[in-house]
Amino acid sequence: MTSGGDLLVIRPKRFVLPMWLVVLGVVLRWLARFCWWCLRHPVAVGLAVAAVVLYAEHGVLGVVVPLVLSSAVSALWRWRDEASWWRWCAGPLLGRFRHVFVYRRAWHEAMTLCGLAETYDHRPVLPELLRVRSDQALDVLTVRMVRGQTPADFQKVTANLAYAFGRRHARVYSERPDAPPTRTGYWALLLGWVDRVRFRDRPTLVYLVLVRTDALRPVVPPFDASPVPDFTALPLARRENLGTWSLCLLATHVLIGGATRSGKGSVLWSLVRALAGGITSGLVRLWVIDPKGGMEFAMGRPLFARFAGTSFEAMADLLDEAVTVMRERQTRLAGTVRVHTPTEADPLVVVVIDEMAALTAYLQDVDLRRRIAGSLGLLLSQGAGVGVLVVAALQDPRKEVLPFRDLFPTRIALGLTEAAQVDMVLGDGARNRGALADQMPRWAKGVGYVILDGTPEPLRVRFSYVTDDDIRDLARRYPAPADAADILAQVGRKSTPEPVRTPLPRKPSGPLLPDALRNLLDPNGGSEPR
Ligand SMILES: Nc1ncnc2c1ncn2[C@@H]1O[C@H](COP(=O)(O)OP(=O)(O)OP(=O)(O)O)[C@@H](O)[C@H]1O
Repeated sequence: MTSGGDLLVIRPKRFVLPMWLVVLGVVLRWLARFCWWCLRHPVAVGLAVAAVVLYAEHGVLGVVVPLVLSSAVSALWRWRDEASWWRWCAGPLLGRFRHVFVYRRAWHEAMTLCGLAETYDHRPVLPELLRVRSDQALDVLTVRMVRGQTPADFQKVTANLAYAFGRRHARVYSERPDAPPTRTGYWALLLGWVDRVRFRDRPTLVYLVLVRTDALRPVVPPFDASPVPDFTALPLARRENLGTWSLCLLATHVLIGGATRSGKGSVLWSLVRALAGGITSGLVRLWVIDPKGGMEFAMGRPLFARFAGTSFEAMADLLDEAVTVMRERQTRLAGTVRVHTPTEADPLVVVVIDEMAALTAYLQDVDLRRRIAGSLGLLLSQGAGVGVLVVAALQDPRKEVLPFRDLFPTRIALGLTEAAQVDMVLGDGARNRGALADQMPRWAKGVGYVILDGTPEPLRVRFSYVTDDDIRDLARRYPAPADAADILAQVGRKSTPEPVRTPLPRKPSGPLLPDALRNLLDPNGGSEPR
């Protein structure tokens, strides 16, 4: 039996460090951290050292004079070339400042409250803020995700992140939002290699873009109409980073969804303006259908090769004729090219339809509606490759109203009335990825979301506003050629006939029926050879 008195208490001998050693350890640790910080921030350290040396040598003037001089140079630089000033001077400085004083301070709280902090081994694990780059309008945060997270986790809480950092708009990209620059000249090869490293695929990172200054608030003036439009990049809108968003109008149809008075007209007119040079030279023919009796487009009538604004019969005829043009081109180009290249002899035909639902859903004449639906279906499914394109605007993107929604490869969503409509226009999941087209403020006429080629993340843009005076001016300066309407004359042109297939020689084969039965069935009694 064991009693309390029998217990043996064993205590390890405590090793007590002397006080001076503890202090030395702490000092060494901070010194090592400071050296590491200096190594990582050579510019800041260099400037601080230079300031100290100048102060020691020349007193206060030694610091003030360089400061004034560098401010003057900076102002001059900004005046001469603001873009490069932001890129190389103001952007990095502002980004550094905001990294330390804005984002790092609120990071822990924001990540935890937005549900992006995880727990591992009883310790909180946070996404790591690696870098902040700023420009005139945006802050781009490079973030390393916690193991097990995906960009979709960030995209789900995009709005929460924006408001957590005191902003209204944010966007989450799984790849770098900026494309690698095009390098030319002597150093192109070397810089190309550097870019390959800078722009390499980094699946552990996510890019959070916060809109600091909403560059889309001011109305965007119309872009210059180029005499020779580049169909792969037609400038239509301003981006959040103050860049220009350009539409590629080759081999694609465009759908514009937007509630009433959201600015669909500005998208269509921006496009007409971008194409204006080609209209006059005969490179593009605009065939316009304006079911609102010509309220939107009649003012620009001289620009259009064909126009239908009052009679639905005429609109159906116009679409039928577009199908005829398409068929003729298919016959002529089959076996020659896979995608049509617009030329003056063989122009790009763009069928512009304002308020498409008037043709597909609200038209009461059922036969006419069916006829229009048939032509539209053909154009949308086969016209893109042969240069007969459809650009259509509509208010209500439901399937019942527009059954061919999925046949439009390029989609633009302006302000919409319901959250569900955003995905109907831009495709599934677009709203979750930040396309909040149903939450447009009242001032945001002509503001919309587009999906960039090759990236799933939506882009917020504002289309240029073409005023009535601009339209009149366009119509005066860029009228369509006098013979533009008779493109159908080309259909009469001799088209390549379908190649005739000569049958392969076949061995003479014997009768399938026995002779006795064949003679029985033959009305001539088998006398005539068959
Ligand atoms: N890009 C823009 N920038 C600034 N204001 C615009 C822009 N686009 C349109 N607006 C303003 O919004 C108003 C409505 O524009 P618009 O008529 O183009 O809208 P809509 O969607 O075509 O309307 P509806 O559905 O009636 O055809 C215009 O009168 C104009 O004042």
